[in-house]
Amino acid sequence: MTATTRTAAPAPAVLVLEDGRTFRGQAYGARGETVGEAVFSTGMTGYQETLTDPSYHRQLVVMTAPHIGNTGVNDEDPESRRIWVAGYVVRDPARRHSNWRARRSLEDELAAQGVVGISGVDTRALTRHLRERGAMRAGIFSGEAVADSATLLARVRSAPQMSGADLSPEVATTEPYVVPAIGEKRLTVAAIDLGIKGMTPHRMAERGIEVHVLPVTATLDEIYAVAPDGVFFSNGPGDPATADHPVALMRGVLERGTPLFGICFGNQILGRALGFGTFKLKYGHRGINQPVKDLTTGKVEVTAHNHGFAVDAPLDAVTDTPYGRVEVSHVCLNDDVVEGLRLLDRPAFSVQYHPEAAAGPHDAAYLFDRFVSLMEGQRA
Ligand SMILES: NC(=O)CC[C@H](N)C(=O)O
Repeated sequence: MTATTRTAAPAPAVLVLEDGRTFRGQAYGARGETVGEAVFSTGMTGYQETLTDPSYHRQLVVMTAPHIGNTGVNDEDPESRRIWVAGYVVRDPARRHSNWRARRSLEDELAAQGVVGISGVDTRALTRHLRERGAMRAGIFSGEAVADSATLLARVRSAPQMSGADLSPEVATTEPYVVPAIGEKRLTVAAIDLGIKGMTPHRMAERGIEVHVLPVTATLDEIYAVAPDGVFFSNGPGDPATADHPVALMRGVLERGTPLFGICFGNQILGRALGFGTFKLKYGHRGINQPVKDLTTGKVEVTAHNHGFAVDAPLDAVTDTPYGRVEVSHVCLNDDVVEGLRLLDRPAFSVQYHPEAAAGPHDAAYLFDRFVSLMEGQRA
């Protein structure tokens, strides 16, 4: 067990929203200035997985759970090599962490990675504001960066918008790498890294899949050079409307009829590849407690989400596309947002949420088995 108590005097910090609303608090993590899109996550646990999910690149994440940092930071739970959130907003950070796996405190980790945060914020009021007005740009300023409100507001309003942002190239691997199958190798998958979380190839490896993770710039020839039984498109940050290369790549895979699975950004890419549009949700879905209904079985799953955009497809109709018929397979019970697509004439499907469950409930693990069945079915 490790436990540390911070004694440094708290420095004032301020969170400024693009519409002018301001919250005062204390500096948390690194001191300085950061801007991004303010979004909230309703996860009660799993802050390490949230912080290190590359899909949070350029976002200031507000935790609705009031007490954050209780279990410190360990070396096992990160989903990638670094923290990606652009800023972190909490109400009441743990003054003392305690867990058998903890290596250091969350605040020390944020400071070590240069992540500017703010604590002491009324995160309930902030979340209600974002729900009513929608996700918007914001900035956190502490230490030397605190200035008069007009100056800070101008900094926030000059930050880039999330709509139109092409961010996969900023987070994804530039070199291919292989995640070996655990136990006997049964299948090979080419996974396009749009900002992949580490648990995703691990879930495939657990099922005897050797995963070749390829850069977002990969070509169709590079995909087929690994002789894949299936092709996977990952989660990732930014606006799916900008992801033209992955859409073209996916169309190539659909044309060949190779089994295909997409998660989150991958679901939006499949939507676009089939001819649907994507749009920005008012405030998105983020957290590990979102109810989704599988329309093919009628079962409800509790699932992990992190998306600000969604596919614009009809919920109760089968749509004809150049790649055959497609139906919406999953829907979010909170707001009827499309949470999954399934082709009826080709071995391809995707979900908008996170069956890899890091963090999150494991209700949706069956989707990896469905991918395995599609690949094995194609082989037989
Ligand atoms: N986790 C993801 O893949 C997110 C996809 C996309 N960036 C969105 O916000 O909707």
